[in-house]
Amino acid sequence: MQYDIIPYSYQSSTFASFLRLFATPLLLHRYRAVKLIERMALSGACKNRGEVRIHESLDELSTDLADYIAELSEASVKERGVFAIALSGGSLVGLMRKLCDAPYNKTVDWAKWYIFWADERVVAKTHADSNYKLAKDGLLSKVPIIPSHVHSINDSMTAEEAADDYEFVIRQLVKTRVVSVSEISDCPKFDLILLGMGPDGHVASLFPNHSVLNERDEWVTFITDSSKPPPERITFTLPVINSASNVAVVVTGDSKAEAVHLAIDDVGPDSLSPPARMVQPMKGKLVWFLDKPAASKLDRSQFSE
Ligand SMILES: O=C(O)[C@H](O)[C@@H](O)[C@H](O)[C@H](O)COP(=O)(O)O
Repeated sequence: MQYDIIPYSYQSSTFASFLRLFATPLLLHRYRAVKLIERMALSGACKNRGEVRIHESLDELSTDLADYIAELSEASVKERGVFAIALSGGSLVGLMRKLCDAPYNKTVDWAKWYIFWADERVVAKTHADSNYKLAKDGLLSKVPIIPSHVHSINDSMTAEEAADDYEFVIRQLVKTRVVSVSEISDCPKFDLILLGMGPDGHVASLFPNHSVLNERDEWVTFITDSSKPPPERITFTLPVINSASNVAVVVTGDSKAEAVHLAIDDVGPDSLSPPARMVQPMKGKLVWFLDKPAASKLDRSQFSE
């Protein structure tokens, strides 16, 4: 695929130097993203399945994801003075890596970010399986986020205690409006919840056929029998995920193509319904970030461009 070239006719003035140094990288970022993504909105019966963005490569997906997060951060800081974002584990954090580079490392208002986890493995924060450690090593230690704004779970508790404690922490931050509250559920309304998806269609630690999918009262719950190791995890419940202002599901690789198809396409009542299909923000916006292999089984006839 060819890129069009942005004209450089201003190359010799001082103003030109400014543009070259600061504005051009930003423009090119946005331009590339817009140029290379097939943006499609779902139409018809599956209207609430969200916006689907299919990318040519992981590099382009990462650029678009960084742009998307930076834009939501800017809008939220403008509106509320803060940005409350919840992360997941897995490949997601690696795909967010461009946020550590120019222009985002300088343009994003990191001091206004408050970090949470949509799910966490109940292991020590120093353990290789910890989602906190993954995010700290891959993102949080590389940008100027205020350490007291990072809300990870208490890793010295049992899964059940850690889930209760994490919900308590979130309740305090809802009271002080660091996290806003949904007008239609009594749930927290995160500015953005970022999810990955497994080949079985799980999101956060909400696994297929698990009773946690029916949890309606708790904001944060726990499991001790995860089919993906490690077994003990805490997780946001579906009502919390579906109360967010924005939810993004980031999925790559052909091992997930079938689950993507079952989660997004209009497959009919007799087909399997993976947990990812239950991600349907009540008032918020849902965006799928896919690469071509993950999107390979989607039924394109259901999209309106
Ligand atoms: O802690 C976890 O295991 C997760 O939060 C989980 O929901 C993850 O996001 C998916 O399993 C996708 O993981 P991959 O992107 O690595 O396949």
